[in-house]
Amino acid sequence: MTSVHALPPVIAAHDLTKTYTFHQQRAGLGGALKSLVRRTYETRLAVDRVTFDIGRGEVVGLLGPNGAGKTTTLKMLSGLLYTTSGDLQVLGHTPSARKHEYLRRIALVMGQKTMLWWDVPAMESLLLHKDMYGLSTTEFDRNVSELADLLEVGHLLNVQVRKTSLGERMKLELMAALVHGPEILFLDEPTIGLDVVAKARVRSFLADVNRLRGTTILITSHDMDDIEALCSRVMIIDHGRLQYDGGLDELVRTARPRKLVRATYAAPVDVGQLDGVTDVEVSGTTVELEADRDRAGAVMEQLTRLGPLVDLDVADADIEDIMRDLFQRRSSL
Ligand SMILES: Nc1ncnc2c1ncn2[C@@H]1O[C@H](COP(=O)(O)OP(=O)(O)OP(=O)(O)O)[C@@H](O)[C@H]1O
Repeated sequence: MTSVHALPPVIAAHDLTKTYTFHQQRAGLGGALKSLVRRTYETRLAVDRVTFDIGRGEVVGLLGPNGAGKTTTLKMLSGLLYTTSGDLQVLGHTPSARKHEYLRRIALVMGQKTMLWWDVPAMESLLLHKDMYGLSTTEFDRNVSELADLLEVGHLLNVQVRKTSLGERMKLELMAALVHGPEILFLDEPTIGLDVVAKARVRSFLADVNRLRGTTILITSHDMDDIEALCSRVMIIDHGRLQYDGGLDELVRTARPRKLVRATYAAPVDVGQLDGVTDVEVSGTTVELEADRDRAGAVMEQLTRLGPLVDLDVADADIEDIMRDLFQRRSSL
């Protein structure tokens, strides 16, 4: 489950656990009054003995269904929450100590929360970050100019934040998060609610940040296109437990060892003789089927012999479908 790194990991979590204890409010006025007299507490195990290492410069996707424990994990890693038990070291620090030297080296962006002041231009928030992180004017100017170019937001820096669109604001959020040059970036749903163009822009920006600055990125997203575009490694968490930690390709191969093949012919063909295939569906002149990865070549050969081909397409199973199957299977266990 753990990956091998030449250098010591920048994030090392061992048996990381978080239990929330919270007051259970009863319904209605009577319930509220009773709650005042006798409080009932509940506990919820949100993250359950999770162990992983992340190496410098990796981009790792943290995936899982709603309520799996992803945000809780990111909050512990960024020092917003205490851990209940387990060992956690990020850049050699215990995050919950919230030491300035630690906070200066990381950043957390939550797609649903803003760290920018609404009523003033983003530049004011950036200047606050300059002071907070003790950046020199040269360093600040260089970072602002580099980030503004990559994100194409130079023209927005002096516009009141409340007057920017959601996509523009997310770019400004990323800029504010990165202006102090953090070594690790924690991202919680950074593309939520954005249109396809803005999503693509954010993804390519993050890929650039990783490539140019060597920033380590841990990202949660329900949008599998984000994950496919950015992460070669994914960790799947469900009911607080780490269920998978490995390559995205490997996950696809293991979860769906078959290739999807679609052939379109000039005229209807007879598929009765096809060998080594499953789930054959014929619709007019189009044939769709699944074939084992290692037999895909032989299947294609057979398909070319069935009749004059107009189009032939071979694809891996959609990662979105794989996740849906994985999560549905688990929740029905
Ligand atoms: N402050 C809290 N108090 C009590 N329980 C909480 C608190 N925050 C989260 N939880 C619970 O902990 C579990 C994990 O929540 P978490 O927000 O980490 O999940 P998630 O994987 O990020 O989900 P989503 O994809 O919906 O954002 C859930 O059962 C949630 O209800």
